[in-house]
Amino acid sequence: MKPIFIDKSEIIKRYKPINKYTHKGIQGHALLIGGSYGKIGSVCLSAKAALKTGCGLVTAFIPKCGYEIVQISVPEVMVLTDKEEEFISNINFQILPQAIGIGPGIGQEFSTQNAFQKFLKSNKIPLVIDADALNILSLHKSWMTLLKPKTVLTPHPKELERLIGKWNSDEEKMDKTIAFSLQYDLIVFMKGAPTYIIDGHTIYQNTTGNAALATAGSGDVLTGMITSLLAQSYEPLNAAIIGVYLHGLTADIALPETGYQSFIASTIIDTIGKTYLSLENNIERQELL
Ligand SMILES: NC(=O)C1=CN([C@@H]2O[C@H](COP(=O)(O)OP(=O)(O)OC[C@H]3O[C@@H](n4cnc5c(N)ncnc54)[C@H](O)[C@@H]3O)[C@@H](O)[C@H]2O)[C@@H](O)CC1
Ligand SMILES: Nc1ncnc2c1ncn2[C@@H]1O[C@H](COP(=O)(O)OP(=O)(O)O)[C@@H](O)[C@H]1O
Ligand SMILES: [Mg+2]
Repeated sequence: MKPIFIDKSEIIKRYKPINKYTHKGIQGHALLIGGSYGKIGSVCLSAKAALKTGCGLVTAFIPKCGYEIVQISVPEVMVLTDKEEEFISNINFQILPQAIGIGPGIGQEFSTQNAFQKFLKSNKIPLVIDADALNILSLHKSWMTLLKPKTVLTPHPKELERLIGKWNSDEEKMDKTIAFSLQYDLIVFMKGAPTYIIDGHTIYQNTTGNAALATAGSGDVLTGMITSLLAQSYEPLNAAIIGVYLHGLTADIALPETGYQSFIASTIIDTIGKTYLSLENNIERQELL
């Protein structure tokens, strides 16, 4: 099956410019759930990336030990804490976000696994699942049936292997991912160079990004970006497609200034602004033609 290339024209078709009269209350509220002792940085990255991708409000749900870390490193983000110090044990919140991203740095403590299952049983909000939340699903494959249709899963190759089993060729990897997406009606990433997005039988291939993205936390940033777009009321497939394209484009734009080596996950976040501007310039130029 031939992939659809995620390029400028695909993005322009899907992108919604900001309404002049919007306000933070209708610009989308994203909730990022994750972090554990030593991995609070992953939530700082996801939450900051969500804000910089344009949603109006961001809340982070983290274990207690991360409270000051998140409040100080990203003051724009609101913070809710679990009753446990070092890991999440009960996902309980009174807010009404439009999208949730779960998994970065969350770990695989037994009580975190239980909290995740309880959360999946009651959650009705559009969801992005990443990192250790994917690994927990791999440990409990029967929980896959708790996922709502079009939930977005963002595994890297090792996480994908834990979810669908080993493959012997790229073709088999693709076939198994398509079968998995169809079985549970999910949007499944195959992160890498390039990243593919699988939505049933339809394959999308990203055209942006480079090896600068091979750095700690770059996936955590991607999760925040997709969750932000979901919160801004993009359909899950469009949030996935625009998110992966913008994420890759930050690396293409920043590379001449940073080189491959000094590009880090925070550089992605710092470059989101220029990336949006380049997209808007393209739209304006097209409108003039
Ligand atoms: N600052 C932070 O707090 C950070 C926290 N992180 C969190 O740390 C936890 C563990 O994540 P990891 O992804 O490191 O652990 P995993 O054990 O899931 O993945 C690491 C393994 O996957 C392989 N792998 C990764 N990308 C690959 C690729 N493109 N091709 C082939 N093999 C690949 C690696 O070689 C390694 O063997 C997650 O919860 C994650 O969110 C990381 O994102 C790093 C930054
Ligand atoms: N060589 C590469 N070329 C393009 N993109 C890459 C490359 N290496 C990694 N990436 C991208 O970087 C991200 C890494 O995600 P992930 O492995 O989850 O990182 P982390 O868990 O550390 O945040 C993915 O979006 C992946 O596609
Ligand atoms: Mg990751």
